[in-house]
Amino acid sequence: MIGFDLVSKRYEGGHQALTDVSFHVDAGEMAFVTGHSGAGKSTLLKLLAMIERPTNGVVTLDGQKLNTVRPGDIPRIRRKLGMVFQDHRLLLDRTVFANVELPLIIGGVAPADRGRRVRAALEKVGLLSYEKQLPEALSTGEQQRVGIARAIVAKPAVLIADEPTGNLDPQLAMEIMTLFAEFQAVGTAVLVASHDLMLIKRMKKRVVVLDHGKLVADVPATEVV
Ligand SMILES: Nc1ncnc2c1ncn2[C@@H]1O[C@H](COP(=O)(O)OP(=O)(O)OP(=O)(O)O)[C@@H](O)[C@H]1O
Repeated sequence: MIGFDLVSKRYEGGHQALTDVSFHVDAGEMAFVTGHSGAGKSTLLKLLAMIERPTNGVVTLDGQKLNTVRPGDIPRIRRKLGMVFQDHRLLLDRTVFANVELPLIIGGVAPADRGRRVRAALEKVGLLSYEKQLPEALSTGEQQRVGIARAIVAKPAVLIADEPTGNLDPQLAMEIMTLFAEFQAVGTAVLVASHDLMLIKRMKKRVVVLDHGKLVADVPATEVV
């Protein structure tokens, strides 16, 4: 579902962010990407989201090689991908409902179907009763859950998250990671960048480790202790 084959990324100005990174994540599999600050975690996710392009190598999303995607096709392919960020990036002047509805509007889903799907997404993250609230009325953890509902409302094949628990206390962070694992259980491929090793160990999922842009370890879930 997600493929990196000998992927390298050099930013303009000469900084080498990734070097010959190869790994694959299957449908229904969840993996963490970890490593020190500047190791290349965000860059890896940006290549998958087509926010950046690789310098070398091939990135694949649901069987599609992203290198050859024409700019006009990017929105259609991005719909296969749900994205969650550390700073939830919600629209503060819109209700929780309207924030979660946005990907469905962009995706051309008929108005008659949108309400049911938004409520199903809010129910999955435990926020059904918050639909009429503005994001500011919610706690940080609840705002992050709205961000997750928005990411999964269009039923993406792949869910990616960049430091989704960076602003949360350990208990809330664990709840958010457990939520990601639930999407994995229903067949979504989930890739989460995090530097929180304690949390990663508790989750017992596959761990891909980057060090100065190189993949230095790929630990299967069964070997995470
Ligand atoms: N747009 C950019 N232009 C130039 N260099 C960049 C750019 N974005 C990232 N870099 C560099 O690429 C390297 C990898 O950065 P990246 O953000 O992918 O790391 P990271 O592991 O996500 O770090 P952090 O945990 O601090 O977010 C860093 O040295 C960074 O300075």
